[in-house]
This record gives sequence, C-alpha cells and structure tokens, in this order.
Amino acid sequence: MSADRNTPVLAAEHVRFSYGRGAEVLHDVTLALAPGETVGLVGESGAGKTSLLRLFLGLETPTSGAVRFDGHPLDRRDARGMRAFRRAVQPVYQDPFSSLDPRMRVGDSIAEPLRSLGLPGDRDTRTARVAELLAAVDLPEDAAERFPDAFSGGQRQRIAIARALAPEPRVILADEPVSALDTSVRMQVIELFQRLARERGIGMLLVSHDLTIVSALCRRIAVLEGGVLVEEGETRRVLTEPEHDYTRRLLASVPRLPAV
Ligand SMILES: Nc1ncnc2c1ncn2[C@@H]1O[C@H](COP(=O)(O)OP(=O)(O)OP(=O)(O)O)[C@@H](O)[C@H]1O
Repeated sequence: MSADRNTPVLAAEHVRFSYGRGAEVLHDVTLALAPGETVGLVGESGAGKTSLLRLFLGLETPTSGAVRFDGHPLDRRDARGMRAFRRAVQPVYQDPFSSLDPRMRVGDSIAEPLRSLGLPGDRDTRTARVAELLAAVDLPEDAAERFPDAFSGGQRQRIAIARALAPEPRVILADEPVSALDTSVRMQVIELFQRLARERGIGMLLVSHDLTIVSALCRRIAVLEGGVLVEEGETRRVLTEPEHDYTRRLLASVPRLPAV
C-alpha cells in the first residue's frame, strides 16, 4: 500500500458514529492527518474525542462516512492492508498502570508488537531493538529484565511509548497520555513526544482536554463540541484568534496558557 507525500496518513471523511443503537456521538466529522503532522483534538468531557480516536485506530466502524489509511478505506477483510495499518498506527493510552501486563518483563512487553505483527527478527535482533527503544525513551538497558511494578508512572508511560515505537509507526494516537501522571513528570513525557515528532518525523493525534499540553505538542488543533468538529486550524491561530464561541469558552476556562 503506497501513497504520495500529500495523501493524509489518516483521514476521517464525513464520519457519523453511534455505539450500537445509542444516540449518535459523532456528527459528520472530517479530519485529516498529513504525514508527520501533529494534531491536537480538544473538547470537553463527552465531546467524542476518544470515540474519534477509536475510529482512527480501527477499533470502531463508522455508521456512515469513512476512515482512510493512506487514502484507502479501512477494510477488515483486507488482511495485508490491515497489517500495514496496525504497524503504522500505534496507540498510547492514558493509564500506563493498566496498559502494561504486570506479569510480562518490560523487554517482552516492548517486543510484543514485533511478534504480534509478525515482523521478522531473531532473539538477538529483538534484544538489540529493545535496548535501542529503551534508550530512545531515556530508560536504562537493564529495565528490560524487570517487571512494570518496579517503575514509576512516568517511567511506565515511557515503556508504553517504547512499545508503541517498536514497529516504527508513522503515527501515534495518544489518548490523554500524561493526564494520569504527576505534574512533575508530565513535562518530561511531553518533551519526549516532542523529540519523537521532531527526530523521527512521527505524526501524532493527541487527545486532550488540556490546551496547554496540546499547544506544546501540536501544530494544529481540532475542536470537538458535542460530536461536531466546530473549529480546526493552526495552533497559534486557534489559541489567539478563535473563530468559534465554543473554542473561546474552552480557552477562557484555561487559567493560563504559555506563550505559543
Ligand atoms: N462504550 C460506549 N458505549 C456507549 N456510549 C459510549 C461509549 N463510550 C463513550 N460513549 C458515549 O459517547 C459520547 C462521547 O464519549 P467519548 O468518550 O468519546 O468523549 P470524550 O470527549 O473522549 O470524553 P472524555 O474527555 O470524558 O474522555 C459520550 O456521550 C459517551 O457517554
């Protein structure tokens, strides 16, 4: 599956979505992520941020409209296409305590996506790759032999990020990736994301209700209100000259934003 540089890696096109027979939670949402682009998805609780992320991860299917990967609609029957998609698009979740298997050594957790995606490599290659990934997230090599309970929340989130990086993804979809962490380590994890985006050119869709975090990490912001994408644009513009009332209210509820 190939695509030219201008084709979005991921795109939602006129997506409508409801859980089962429930009320519609996303109403005609269109949003695209270009290669290497960082986009923040903001909105109040219940706005539909996580639901949209789940659609982008292929965990839910739109009621109508389409989610496209490299220009092609996601199609579960296309095993080869789905493998390429699962490799290229990796999630990072909010809670590093529940997203890591407590019975698995950290090195095995990090290597697990390589195995489950059927990526080639013998034991030594994987061990070397795990060491390299641990270094990329500033953890010592011997972390591989330990279990998650030996690590703090911030360190566990680094492990979860190392695991997401293992299959060399093109996009990371992160749902409130620092909100479960102590304030003191949040900035360090944000800086790690910044570095990964800069040095590895990894695109990111970051779900957060925290505009400060989004403004630190994302070039563009998309604002969801009640399942409707009400505003989208370059971060600085959205923060300084919001066009929609809802965005203005959201900004007014943030005590203080750093200079962007
Ligand atoms: N599994 C589910 N089954 C049924 N309804 C759901 C489910 N998950 C979410 N919803 C509903 O979908 C709507 C959007 O929820 P969603 O979690 O996507 O919002 P959110 O913006 O991510 O909120 P938060 O910031 O609180 O996580 C809400 O009305 C929610 O109650």
